[in-house]
Amino acid sequence: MSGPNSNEKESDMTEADILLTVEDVKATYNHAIRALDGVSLTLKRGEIVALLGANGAGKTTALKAVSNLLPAERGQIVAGRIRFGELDVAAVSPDALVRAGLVQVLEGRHCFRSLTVEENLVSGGIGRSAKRGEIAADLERIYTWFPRLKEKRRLAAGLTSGGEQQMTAIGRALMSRPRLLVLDEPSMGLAPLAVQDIFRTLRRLNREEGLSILVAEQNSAVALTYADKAVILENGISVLSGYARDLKSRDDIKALYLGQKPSAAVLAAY
Ligand SMILES: Nc1ncnc2c1ncn2[C@@H]1O[C@H](COP(=O)(O)OP(=O)(O)OP(=O)(O)O)[C@@H](O)[C@H]1O
Repeated sequence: MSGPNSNEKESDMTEADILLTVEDVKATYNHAIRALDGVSLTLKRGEIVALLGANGAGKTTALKAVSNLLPAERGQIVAGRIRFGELDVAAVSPDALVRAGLVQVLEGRHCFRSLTVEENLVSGGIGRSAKRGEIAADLERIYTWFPRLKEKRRLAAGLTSGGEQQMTAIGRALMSRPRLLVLDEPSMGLAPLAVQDIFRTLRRLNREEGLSILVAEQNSAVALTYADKAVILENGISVLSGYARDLKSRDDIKALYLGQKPSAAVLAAY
């Protein structure tokens, strides 16, 4: 991963390893509000990278930049570049990015509430112009990852629990067979057990199917437990990046950037 304090040498990476690069991206809303002021990250194939930071740090904006969703919100990238594989993201429409393998699950577990869980899932495969048999096979695959969704498949999504709605939103994204799954705060508003359940499944998808994941989270403890690497945003700038296990063991980083209570040792040092 690149970044101001990366602990991985750039020479360790080859072009072919890299799936996503965000290079010093700056972005505004309404040509006025500066939401990103220099965000950089690199995600290798098969990695889980967490994007961490406080409220308003720019996590959602960074993810929307990656999926080219900013123009829909009067947002603009004013400097820098984002590449997904060979593609220059700014030049590709969001639906073409989905077809190329980059799909985002937006913040707030968006489901079609009046459609059944299964109808929600099927809607995720439509853009792929898949054959009927393929859709059925993909549904079974999703049900293997999220057995609870199979039990609830005939129920309106709006009547399922928050965790099940998040699983439905993720399952719908998986129906497009992505190479990179982008998730915005999947833990938001969920009970701790549901959060663990979802992150455990995401990690299995990553390890067993090679799915690459970029996940923005305020819950840094859970994100650092399941991610390989993390990037910390502060005021729209990526101020720190490195291996999740290293960042997790740093009390000073947790206190300075991740809103955790500083220990006596950290207080003494600063
Ligand atoms: N659609 C928008 N129009 C104008 N300003 C926006 C818009 N979305 C976000 N912003 C502003 O951009 C900045 C970054 O917000 P963003 O939502 O990206 O941060 P975040 O880290 O995801 O925060 P949170 O964790 O609270 O969702 C904030 O100052 C926010 O007010």
